Amino acid sequence: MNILDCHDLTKIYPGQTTALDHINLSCADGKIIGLLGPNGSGKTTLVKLIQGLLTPTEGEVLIDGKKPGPETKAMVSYLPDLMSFDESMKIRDLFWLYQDFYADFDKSRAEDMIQKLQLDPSEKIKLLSKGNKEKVQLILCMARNARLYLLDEPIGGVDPATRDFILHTILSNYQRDKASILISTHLIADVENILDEAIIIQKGHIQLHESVETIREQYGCSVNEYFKEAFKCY
Ligand SMILES: Nc1ncnc2c1ncn2[C@@H]1O[C@H](COP(=O)(O)OP(=O)(O)OP(=O)(O)O)[C@@H](O)[C@H]1O
Repeated sequence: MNILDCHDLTKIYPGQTTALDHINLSCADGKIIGLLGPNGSGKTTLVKLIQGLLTPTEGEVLIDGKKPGPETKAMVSYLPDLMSFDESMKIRDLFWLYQDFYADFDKSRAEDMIQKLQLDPSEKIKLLSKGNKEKVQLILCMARNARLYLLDEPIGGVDPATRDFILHTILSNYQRDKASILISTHLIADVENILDEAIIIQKGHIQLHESVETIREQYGCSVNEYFKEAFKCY
């Protein structure tokens, strides 16, 4: 069974912007997959369709064979591109909230990660820097024992050293035999070493879906170099 299948998946926003145009996609379970593409190519739209935050105009998306709904929300751990918490809450309050919300949330794992990142659990969210807010969100997301981690730009706002730490955090909290990760990002060079596969979207179409190894062999360059060449701006 694939963790993700898209059949003719199409999203046209009001105003007639076609964000995704009849995409067909199958992702095997147990992989870390990069969702790559230039600005406005449809990455966040795809992520939101998987999470059930948007409904397709046409076609369907299936997670482990199921349409997005309560059952898939229980197995998908979603990291949105924007912070969506009440900023007056403390980090510790969010742990309680997640524990109430998600049966698969491992509070002690979250506490351990917060400590390793030298964050104070009694700190209010609104007092955190942008990068530290991102860290807290990622910790909440990765502390769930999910089947699919859906990460929309998880390392955009943090410094390069923290990026490495976060990628390490993702890897060390992920059990390949039990879960998959779909990670949307522009920072290809930073993530490429942890990816098994790359999906490149362009103008709402899947331009490439290959294993990272195949891309390197076939094109004789890194995924980052391939991407830069394919989407060169003149
Ligand atoms: N709510 C919306 N209403 C109308 N058009 C939208 C909406 N959200 C996104 N779009 C359009 O859909 C297209 C795809 O946007 P999307 O945010 O999915 O791209 P993206 O690849 O995630 O971009 P980025 O890398 O810049 O975050 C763009 O043309 C965008 O302008």
